[in-house]
Amino acid sequence: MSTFIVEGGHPLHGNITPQGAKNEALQILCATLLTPEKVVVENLPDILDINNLIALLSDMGVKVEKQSAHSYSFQADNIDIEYLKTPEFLRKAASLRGSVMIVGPLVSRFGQAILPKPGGDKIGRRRLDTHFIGIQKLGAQFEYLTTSKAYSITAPNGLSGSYMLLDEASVTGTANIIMTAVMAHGTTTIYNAACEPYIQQLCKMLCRMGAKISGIGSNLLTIEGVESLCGTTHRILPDMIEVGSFIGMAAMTGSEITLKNVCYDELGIMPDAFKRLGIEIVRQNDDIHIPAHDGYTIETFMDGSIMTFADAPWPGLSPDLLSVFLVVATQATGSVLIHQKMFESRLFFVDKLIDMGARIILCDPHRAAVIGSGRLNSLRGTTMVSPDIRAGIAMLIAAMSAQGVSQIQNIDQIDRGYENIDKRLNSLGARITRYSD
Ligand SMILES: CC(=O)N[C@H]1[C@@H](OP(=O)(O)OP(=O)(O)OC[C@H]2O[C@@H](n3ccc(=O)[nH]c3=O)[C@H](O)[C@@H]2O)O[C@H](CO)[C@@H](O)[C@@H]1O
Ligand SMILES: C=C(OP(=O)(O)O)C(=O)O
Repeated sequence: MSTFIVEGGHPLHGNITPQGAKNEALQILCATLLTPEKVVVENLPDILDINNLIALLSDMGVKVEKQSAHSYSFQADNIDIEYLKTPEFLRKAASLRGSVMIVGPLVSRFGQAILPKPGGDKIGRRRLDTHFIGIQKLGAQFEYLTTSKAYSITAPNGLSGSYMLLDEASVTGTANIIMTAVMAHGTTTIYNAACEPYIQQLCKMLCRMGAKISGIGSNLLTIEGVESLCGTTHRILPDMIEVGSFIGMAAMTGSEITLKNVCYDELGIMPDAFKRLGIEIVRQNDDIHIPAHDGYTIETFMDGSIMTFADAPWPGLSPDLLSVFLVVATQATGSVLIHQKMFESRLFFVDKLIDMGARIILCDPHRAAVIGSGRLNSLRGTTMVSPDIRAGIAMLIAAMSAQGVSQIQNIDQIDRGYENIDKRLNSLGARITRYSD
């Protein structure tokens, strides 16, 4: 278990460029399985989850070539379907959540797939009903294999387009169903589809490969099945969750930094949410400048009632940023209710912030009230264990702003989603030391 030792109280200065988006990259990598032709993917983040998925694709027979630090080509012209039945595949696929999205492309192209229970953050129940029901509607059959504890998915009669109203706007579920439908016979209509920029990016890439998808950006997608798809080049967007993490980090540590090339127009309501926390965000073309903050004051709602930040499917606020909003609010003036509606085990890390001196009431597993009294109530360093990616980054932000030294254990959970975070922040003035076992 690797550890960060963080000396708090050192503000950051300078420019930082966000990495490519983890959650877009997971979809795009799976989509490379849809064609035997070469697909080039640029701006891939160099993080554990992505490297593990690339290794998995390579083990499956995809020819992977690294073209530069963040660009790879993939050619899935000789997939070893038998490998999917091996314990090694099941173990590797189970280690990351993104692997669930290889099902759609494999069923679409080869009429069969195997799916172990996927990994990812342990942040509460993460059901797959939306994936299964949608893919079944297109004609696939699911069988649970008790010996390998995995699902076997087959499409003995091929796949046919269908109308479906998703029971929830699942992000990976929508991506999986789209990838299953692109080469099905006839028309598929997906209502209540997730429509965040990463799904839009997937659809745009598939259209460049020859797919026929309309309604991109809305929650009603229409897909006309085509015979086959061809190769393309795709560039991953900047990671909006990393952008948000850096905005929060800058404000809380009193730093002056500029985030370069953020694709501002794709950030949705996130910048406005930070503004409601009292953080000044200066847009400079496609960069975001955060001036040094002596303090920041949380707005109330217009009727004077206490601000609430709640997650919602896009274009609502991403659940992946609520841990960051929560930690940043501990050093604000004013109060806010953080309401994590989607996941039920994502707020338990607040115990550690309370140990550090934060004034937070965990009302129930989904809601935490943060009572900020500005920097009067500054945090003290402590020892903590990162339970998931976003709690991990929130703990790192807390440690960087705290008085004294903190230790964060299990930082693999941060490395899963943030590229070289210690080196990149140290180059701006942070004091983070990594100890690997
Ligand atoms: C690899 C990847 O891309 N992971 C992201 C993806 O996970 P993932 O695609 O697994 O998450 P889903 O969108 O399926 O759902 C996440 C959770 O929210 C609940 N839910 C979802 C939609 C809805 O309308 N109502 C509702 O309550 C689900 O029951 C589930 O518990 O989307 C999540 C929601 O943005 C993000 O936190 C994850 O970082
Ligand atoms: C929950 C997340 O990731 P995953 O779905 O891969 O666990 C996340 O990115 O915050």
